[in-house]
Amino acid sequence: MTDSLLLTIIIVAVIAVVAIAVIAFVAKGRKPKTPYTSERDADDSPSSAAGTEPGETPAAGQSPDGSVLTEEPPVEPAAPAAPALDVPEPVQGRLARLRARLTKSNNMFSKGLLALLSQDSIDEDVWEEIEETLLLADLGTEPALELVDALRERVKIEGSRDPLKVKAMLREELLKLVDPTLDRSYLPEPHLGRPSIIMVVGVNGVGKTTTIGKLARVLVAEDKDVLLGAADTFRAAAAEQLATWGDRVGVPTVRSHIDGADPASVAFEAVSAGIDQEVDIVMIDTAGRLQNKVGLMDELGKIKRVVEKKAAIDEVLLVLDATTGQNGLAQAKVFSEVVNVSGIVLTKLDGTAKGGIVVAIQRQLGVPVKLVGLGEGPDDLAPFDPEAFVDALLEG
Ligand SMILES: Nc1nc2c(ncn2[C@@H]2O[C@H](COP(=O)(O)OP(=O)(O)OP(=O)(O)O)[C@@H](O)[C@H]2O)c(=O)[nH]1
Repeated sequence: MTDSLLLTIIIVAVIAVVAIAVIAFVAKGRKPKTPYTSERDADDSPSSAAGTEPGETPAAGQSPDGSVLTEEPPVEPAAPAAPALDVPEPVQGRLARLRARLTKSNNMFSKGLLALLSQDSIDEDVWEEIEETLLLADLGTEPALELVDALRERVKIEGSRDPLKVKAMLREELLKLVDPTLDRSYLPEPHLGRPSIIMVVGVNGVGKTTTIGKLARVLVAEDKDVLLGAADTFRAAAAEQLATWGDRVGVPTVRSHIDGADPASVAFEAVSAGIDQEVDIVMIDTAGRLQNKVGLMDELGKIKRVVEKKAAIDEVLLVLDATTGQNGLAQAKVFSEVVNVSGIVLTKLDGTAKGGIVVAIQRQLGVPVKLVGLGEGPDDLAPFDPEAFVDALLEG
């Protein structure tokens, strides 16, 4: 063997040894990481694993069974998700949708009336009974007499044999009393550069806060940007209750955290915020303590004066509880002497057989019923529709 051949063999042998060593080293480096495993009995459930109580979140860097995870970065706790907003029901046709509530509570009124009117011959006693039925439904004396007179005339000419005709006759005459010609718009005309202002008044207990909450939803469903002003600072929980209603539909509430704060100042702040935030409508809640008329006049008068430094009030809605009957009428009178009431919201019509109160209130105040409350649900407030209302009374 020549020297050069020997040298070549030695070089090849060295290269081969080095190559084997490099491959072995690389192969070792590529060895997969030991995966996180937790040895667990077959009947172990994750929730009963040591270190975490059922429903408890494992600590960052800790596995559900309590062992420490060293190879995963600690997980940042997720930011709490913003609560999903309610989507209020569409406003169109709400009264028709809720009419079963009215029909149920006024069933006896319409059944009794139709039975009396459908007799072959209607004598004086029957006419008196008809009048009594109307009075019991809180229609009011004057409208009840008007209706009886109108029906007498028509029965004389058209007869009372055909029940369908009698029903149609009663529907027409009731509709006249409810008066479909009144302007019942509850959405104020928009203004350039400032929001419309709705002030809501009414005695505590009539469902005022609930109504403002429901009305905020109605306005949101009508695509309006709304802001609430909690100027009922008399009852501590009222502002909280109002803000909760607003939160559900993304409507902000301006309020004071001081009990008994000046209502006019809260109302002023609300209107200022409404202007700054360029909302469409600011709705102001007020307290309605009726301890005396002078006190009420002072408070509501001051709110009005202070608010109007910023923007004129477009609408004053008076909330009345339909179940209080004549008492509600007395309240309505006091408020209408103190502020310029432009519309009535009649609550709890689902719980009374006195649907006639709609007519009585409109007559006494000369102000239209614009919205009615027909239940405790968030969307149980409906724009008042005379035809749907009369149809509901006569249904069933
Ligand atoms: N059945 C029925 N209940 C209603 C209606 N509107 C309101 N209510 C209920 O009436 C009760 C009183 O409502 P609130 O809004 O707290 O009344 P309020 O006392 O006038 O509110 P404040 O003025 O803040 O004191 C609540 O249980 C409401 O759910 C309605 O149209 N129908």
